[in-house]
Formats: sequence, structure tokens, C-alpha cells
Amino acid sequence: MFFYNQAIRQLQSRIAQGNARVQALKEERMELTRSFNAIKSSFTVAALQFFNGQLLENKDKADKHLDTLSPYNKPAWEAEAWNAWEPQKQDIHTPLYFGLMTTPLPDTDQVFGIPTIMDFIGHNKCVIVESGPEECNDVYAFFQSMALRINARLLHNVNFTFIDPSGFGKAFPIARQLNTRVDSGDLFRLLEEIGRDITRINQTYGLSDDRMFDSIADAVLINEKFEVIFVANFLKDYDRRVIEKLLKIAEQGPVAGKYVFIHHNTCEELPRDISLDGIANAHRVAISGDEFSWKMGNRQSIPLYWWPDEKPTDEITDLVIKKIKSSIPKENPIDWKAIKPANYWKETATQVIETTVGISGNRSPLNIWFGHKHSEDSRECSHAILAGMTGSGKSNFYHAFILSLACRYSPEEVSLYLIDGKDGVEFQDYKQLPHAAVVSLKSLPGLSRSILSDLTEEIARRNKLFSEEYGVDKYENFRLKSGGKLILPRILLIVDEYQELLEGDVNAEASAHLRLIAEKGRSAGIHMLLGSQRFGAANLMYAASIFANIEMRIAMKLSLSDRLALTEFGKEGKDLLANCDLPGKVVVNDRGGNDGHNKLGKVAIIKKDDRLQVIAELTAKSMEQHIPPELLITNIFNGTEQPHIIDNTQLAQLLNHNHWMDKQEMEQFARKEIYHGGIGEIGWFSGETPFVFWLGQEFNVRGHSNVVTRRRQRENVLIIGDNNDARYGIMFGILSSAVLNAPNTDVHFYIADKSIPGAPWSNVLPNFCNGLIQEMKYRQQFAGKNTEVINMLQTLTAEVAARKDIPEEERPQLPTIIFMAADLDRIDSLNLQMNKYGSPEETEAGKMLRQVITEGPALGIHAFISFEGVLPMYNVFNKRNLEFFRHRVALQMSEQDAFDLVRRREASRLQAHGNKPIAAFYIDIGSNKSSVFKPYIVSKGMSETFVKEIAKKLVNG
Ligand SMILES: Nc1ncnc2c1ncn2[C@@H]1O[C@H](COP(=O)(O)OP(=O)(O)OP(=O)(O)O)[C@@H](O)[C@H]1O
Repeated sequence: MFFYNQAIRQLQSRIAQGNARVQALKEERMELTRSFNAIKSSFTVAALQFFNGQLLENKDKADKHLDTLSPYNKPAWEAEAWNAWEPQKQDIHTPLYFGLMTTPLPDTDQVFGIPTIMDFIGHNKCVIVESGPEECNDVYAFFQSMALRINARLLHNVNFTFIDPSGFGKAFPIARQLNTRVDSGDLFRLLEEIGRDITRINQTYGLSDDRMFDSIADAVLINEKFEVIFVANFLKDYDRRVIEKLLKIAEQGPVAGKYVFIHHNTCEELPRDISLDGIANAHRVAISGDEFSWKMGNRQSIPLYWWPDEKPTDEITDLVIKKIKSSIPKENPIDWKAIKPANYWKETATQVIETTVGISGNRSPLNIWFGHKHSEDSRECSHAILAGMTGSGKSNFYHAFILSLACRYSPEEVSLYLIDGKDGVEFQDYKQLPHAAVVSLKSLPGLSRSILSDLTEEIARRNKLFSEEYGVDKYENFRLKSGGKLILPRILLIVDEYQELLEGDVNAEASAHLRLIAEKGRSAGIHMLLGSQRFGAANLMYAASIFANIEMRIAMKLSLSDRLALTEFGKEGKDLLANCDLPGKVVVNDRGGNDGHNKLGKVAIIKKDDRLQVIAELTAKSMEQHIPPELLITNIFNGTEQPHIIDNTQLAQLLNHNHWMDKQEMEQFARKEIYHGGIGEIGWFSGETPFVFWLGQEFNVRGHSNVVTRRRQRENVLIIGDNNDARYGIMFGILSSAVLNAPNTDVHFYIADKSIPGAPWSNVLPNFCNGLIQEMKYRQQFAGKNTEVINMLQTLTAEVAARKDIPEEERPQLPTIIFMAADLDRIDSLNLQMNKYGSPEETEAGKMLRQVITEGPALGIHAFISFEGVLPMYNVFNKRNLEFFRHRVALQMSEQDAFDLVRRREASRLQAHGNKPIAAFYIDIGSNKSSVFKPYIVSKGMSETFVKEIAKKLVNG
């Protein structure tokens, strides 16, 4: 019995044990189900289907299903899938594949596996991966994979930061292939920078847990990017400040679009009062030994084994990155919204000129302004500086800025001086812009400097005018006091590549001018915007005083070294600049770079066609509105090219007068200051029948070198030089000017041309005679053959004799005679002959020539004689005949010849800057006035156009 009882008890106990085991198994199963259900919530439908057993039951079906996954979420890096992959816009919120999870199925020897996919972007999550020291490399491999998957997901909208103080970056070989935040080497500073960025983004866009970075409209995000921060071997070589900062970023970052992956090496102990468990928003995984486990929150439940996503091969990494880089950045260019023509020119520049160039932050306008704002604590902003490396979008900035300004303000309000300091032709299209007073392309530094000097003179002129005539001390008060009676626009000087101005500036002239404009420009209503690759310039003197007056700082993408070395912005501005990684992104600060006033924005892009259309509309508007003609003059200067006579704004005044000016009008025009569109020739008295002939463009903005002849002795012109294109260009300029001085009743032409037949320049003078002079019915004679030239001299000497017989008081009525003769040394009978004593003597024909030269000018017959060199000249003239030429023009020649001809060394140094542009020297021996200029070019098409233009305007009116 006892035996049975004992057996029964044993049985009962085994039953109880069995029951307990069944109960335990039941509980285990229930726990398993609960856990799986919990896991389900973070899996996509795709994953669930595997979970439901399909992976095991039907491998084919499962494989098929795998095929439908996008490469982003496909386990393993399959070359085939990524080869076919096209980077394109996608839903950034879909979960991210991050490894394979397996678990042994209860009661079977089968293993169940699912791809794990975590909610990431937009889910306020960070990731903490724990590992022992042995598994560090597995974690780094996993991070590499994550970085590449995230990059493939977010394409150009993400930046990465890799932190690896103990391994000196070894953990992240992929870093060099991705866009990374610039690391100055100071980890704490880097994290501080990220922290400030988070604050700024939260504040700019009003972000919170309910309204996270990813939910802001795409359009607003044009200025911002997601950022993913990978942290290797956490705790080894991380100091306390860094740890605290990092954990804060991990917690706070996701709202502002900054996500952190931390690798926690568990062999390093956390400081006692710091716990990673405190990070509520972490996905946590652990890699320990050969067992991987998945924790849901803090709960360790079922034995799940996590196989982290493997590192992609180098080939796949290269392939994916290459595809991303060559895809077009998904950035939203901002369209330049033109103001409607009906709304052009509605603003006045009395206090400020201000315009929008793009948008900043949460869609507020990004403005650039100059002047004095009485609102906003009465601030002034006189000048601006813009820095951006090549490709940063500087050119587009200029276009957007110039044109939106030109649409808002009429040429009576704003006048532009545009200088392209380097080789660029950026401002080419603005030659037609009615606001452009000066457009200078490919300028030689000397020219650019002269523009600055021009502006400093204008400052002095304006300040004098304001104080003496209006009793005020600044532009704004002048505007108010003058009540619009005197029109004086604000002037804005824009110099691209301003550092070029300082090239070869031994006397620091440019620096001195810049300083003066910087300090004194504001009161005169003269502002400047200097642009360059970087803010400073090596040769800039007085930089401190210049920059102290440049309140507006504009920075686009800068080279790393320039950004780190910046002093023009505070800490905040420098941080913000890290965001300027695409063309058009810009940081603007209108308070001298002070923190708290930076705006990160994007410049609107304006296409070339739109640009040209706006310019055309503005030009048309300037015609309708009867803007004073002197405000519409554009002085064009192209540094390396010869100028065309059409670009001569003084001459254009005569041309645009639509009929020849009468003597009084001419006198008025000639005496008007060059700055106001006149010739600046105060000694012009119409009683002396003066004529003005232009030779070429001076090496300054407004100047056009000219010869003014009067009816006095010695008023002849010599033109010497072996550059025939230039020499004939000068003659062409003289003849064209003559036509503009007076109608056919008042000028006659005698032209003798002995140029080498067939030479390119040989038809300049005949063409002129046959074309313009004939068409406009000027009396003219042309001599090409030797005998014709001799006959011409006879006619002219007879004319001299006849004029002498006319009473003096009647002589002013006689028409002016222009006698132009080229290369007369090619006529033997004009060359000096040796007499029997061996000294050179004039021939008969030579004597006639001398008579015309000596007696002609006082009688209104002026000779314009040209030779290829000083020697050929001495074949025809005695040295003493030279004194009858008050006006002398020389092209590059030897020092000896230069002294002989123009008494100055300059003529031997004309081409010191190189072959282009060709330069010439003019001197008035009488007054010692001299100038260096670029002779006009005679290109056939252009000259004909010009000639036709003259005929059309002056004859037909
Ligand atoms: N605001 C913008 N938005 C979008 N794209 C822009 C913007 N600004 C410029 N880009 C693009 O960037 C490229 C470079 O622009 P841009 O020529 O203005 O730069 P840059 O700094 O003047 O360069 P470079 O000095 O080489 O002339 C162009 O293809 C242009 O279309």
C-alpha cells in the first residue's frame, strides 16, 4: 500500500510538475505571442507576412515577396537591385531596414527570420547599439550600412557627422564619400555647433514634438537638411562635457531633423550619475558575443537574434554614392518673381534702397538694403560685402539683386556702377539697363581704380552741393529740401572680384579710395557692394576702417579654410554658414556680422531669358517716362578690347541730338562737365570755330580722348605708329567726329590715302569717303594716286591763298577743311631731296605741303597727317616742321622716337600691360595736356552700322 501510495504521490507530483511545465510552456507561449504582437507594431506589413510563417512554409513565395521590396529595405546589399536603382524623390517616412532578426521556433528545430525595419525619420528616435570590445567592428560595419541606406533615402537632403575620437576616424571610412559637417577637430565645439543649430531650427520653424522637422513643407526646407550623427566607441576618450552634450542631442535632435546613432562600448563605464536608460526615445540593440538580442523598450523577453545589416561592399558603396552624386539635387529653386511692369519704379530712394533677393527661414523675404532706416532703432547700412567661392551662386545673386532693384527704383532714384574686376562678363547684359551709368568688363585694375576715383570726386561734389546750396549735410536731407527739383540718384557701386582692383596698386590708391567711399559715401548717397571669393584681400590697406563701415555681410558657400578663418561673422554666423552647401544658399547679416542678426536664406534664381526680358521692359519704360538723357548714359568699358566709337557717350550726345547742334548748343555741350555728359572743355568759344575730334577711349570711365582744334596757327594733328589697325582707327574716329560737329555746309574733306593697296586697313578711308561723306553730300576729294595727291596739294594751297584774300571778319563763315593724309612718304616727289651740299631740301610738292600746314590752320584748314613711324615722317618733313603740329598722337614706339615726337617717355611704355588692348598717347604740345587712350576699332560691320546711324539720325532727324 505504502508502495502504491508512494507511487501515486510520485505520479501526482509528476502530473503537477507536468502541469507546471505545461503552465510554464503556456505562459512562455503567451509571452512569446505578446512579444511578437508588440514587435509587430513596429514592423511593416511586409515584415508581418514573414512573421506569419510564410518565410518558412513557402520559401518561393517569401523570396517573391522580398523581390517586391525596394532596395532600401531589402536585406543584404544586392548588386542587382542597386544597379537598377534610380535616385529619386521618395517618401522619407517609410521605415528603415536595419538587419535580420531570427528566433528558434518553439517545439521545432526550425529558425524563424524576419527583416527588421525601424521607424526612423519623423519618429523622434535615436539608436543605441551596445557591444563588447570584440564586436566594435561589427557595429562600425552596421553604421556604414546605415549611413549609405539613409543617404540613398534622403539623397541630397542629408548631412552626416562622424564622431570617433578614440579611433581618429578609422571607424568610418565612408565619411570621405558623404557630405559631412566640417569638423575643426574640437569635439565639444562641434557638438555645441550642432546644439545651436537645433535651437535655431526649432526657433526658426516653430518646431515641437508635435510638429517635427520632417513635417515642415518641402518648400521651407530649402535651406535646411537632415543630419545623422554616428558616434563610435562611446565613452572611450569622451569627456564629461561631451557625453552630456551628445546625450542631449540624441534626445533633442530628432525634432530638428538630427538623428544620432551611438555605439556604446559596454566595457567602458558610464559616470555614475549618467545613464543611457534615461534616453526615452532610443531604439536599443545589443551585440554581445555571438548572441544578438532585441529589446523592446527596456524589456528583455524572447530570445531573438539580431543580425545587423552588413557593410556594403566597396563596389556597391561607390555605385550608390556615384548615383546619388550624379543625380540632380532635390532642392527647390526659388523662382525670381518679377515685379509686374505696371508696378515698376514705385519706390523712392530718399531714405533707403531695399530689395528682396530670395527667402529666408520660414518664407520671409531676404532683403538687401542701403541707406538709413528710421524705424528699427534708426540704423544705417551703407555698404555691403559678398563672399562666395566659385559655383556658390554669386553671379545669380548679382542678377537677382540688380534686377529687382532696377524694377523697384527708376534711374532717377538709383544709378549703378558695375565693375567686373576679373575676366568675367557678368555684367555684359546690363549695358542696356537704363540704370547703368558705368559697365566695365574685364577691367584693367587701373581702370577700375579710376572708377573709384571718379566716385570719390562725386562724393566731394555732392557734399559741397549739399552744404553750400542746400545747407544740409546728407543725401536724405538734400532730397527732402530739393523737393525733386534737382535729380540726383543714389549711386550703387558693385564690384565683382574687388581684390583685382588692388593688383599692382603700388601707391595703395584703390585702398585709399575704398576707404574714402566706405567712410564718406553714406552722406553722399553713394554705396558699394564688393564681391569676392572671400571677404578679405591680401593687398587691402586700411581693412579695419573699411570693414568697420560695411554693415551688410553676405556669405555664400566658402572654402573650408576661408570659413574657419572668418572674422566678418560671429560664432552663430559661422555655424550657419555650414548650411551654405548648395548654390544660392546665403547668410545675410546687416549689423556688421553681430550674432543674433543672421539670416540663412536662399537666393531666387533668375534665368537668362527672364533677365533679358526685364532689361528690355525697363529700357522701354525709360523711353516712355522721359528720363533725363544724361541719366540714361551708360559708359561702357571693356578692358582688353578696343572700344567702338558707338560706345562714346559724349559723341552719342551729338548723335542723339537728332540734328546738328548749332554753335551755341555746341558751346554749351562742350563746356558742360564730363560727369554730366559734356566734354568739359571750358575754353570753347564758338568764335574760334572749334572742332572736337575723338580719338579713342581713355583709361578711365568717362573720358574719351579728344583733340579740339581752333582756327589758330599750328592747329594740326600728327598721328604716328606702326600699328596700322590702331592708326587707321584713330583716323576713322577723327573723320566720324568731324561729321558730327557740323553739317555739309560747314565742313569739307580732302583725303589723301597712300596706304598699301590690299592691306586690311587700306579701305578704311575710301570706304568712309564713298559711304558717309558722299551719302550726306559733304564736299570731298579723295586722292589715292600720287598725281591726285599732288593735285590735291595744289588745290589746298590755292585755297589757302584765296582765304588770305578774304577779309578777316568774314573768315569765320568759311567752311572748315579737314585735310587728312596718310603715309605720304610713299610719294617720292614729297620726300626730302639731298641738295648739292648734302643737306635735305624740300621738293616743290613738299613746299606746298608745308604751306598748307603752316598757314592753313588759322584759315580753317587743318591737316591730320599720319605716318607709320618717326623715320618715314622725317623723309617728308624737316624737323622744324614738327612745331606746326600742336597735337600729336603716338602709338607704342622706341624711347628715342617718343622723346622726339611727344617729348615724353610714356609713348615707349604704352604696351607695358601686354599686347591687348592697344594703347595710344596724345599730347597737346601747346597746353601740355596729355592722355593715354585705346583707339577705336574699325571693324567693317560696326563702322558701317555707325555710319548709317549718323546718316539716319542727323539727316533724317
Ligand atoms: N539661387 C540659386 N538657386 C538654385 N541654383 C542656383 C542658384 N544660384 C546659382 N545656382 C546654380 O548654380 C550654378 C552656379 O551659379 P553661378 O554661376 O551664379 O555661381 P558663381 O558663384 O557665380 O560661380 P562662378 O564664380 O563660377 O561664375 C549655376 O548652375 C546656377 O544655375
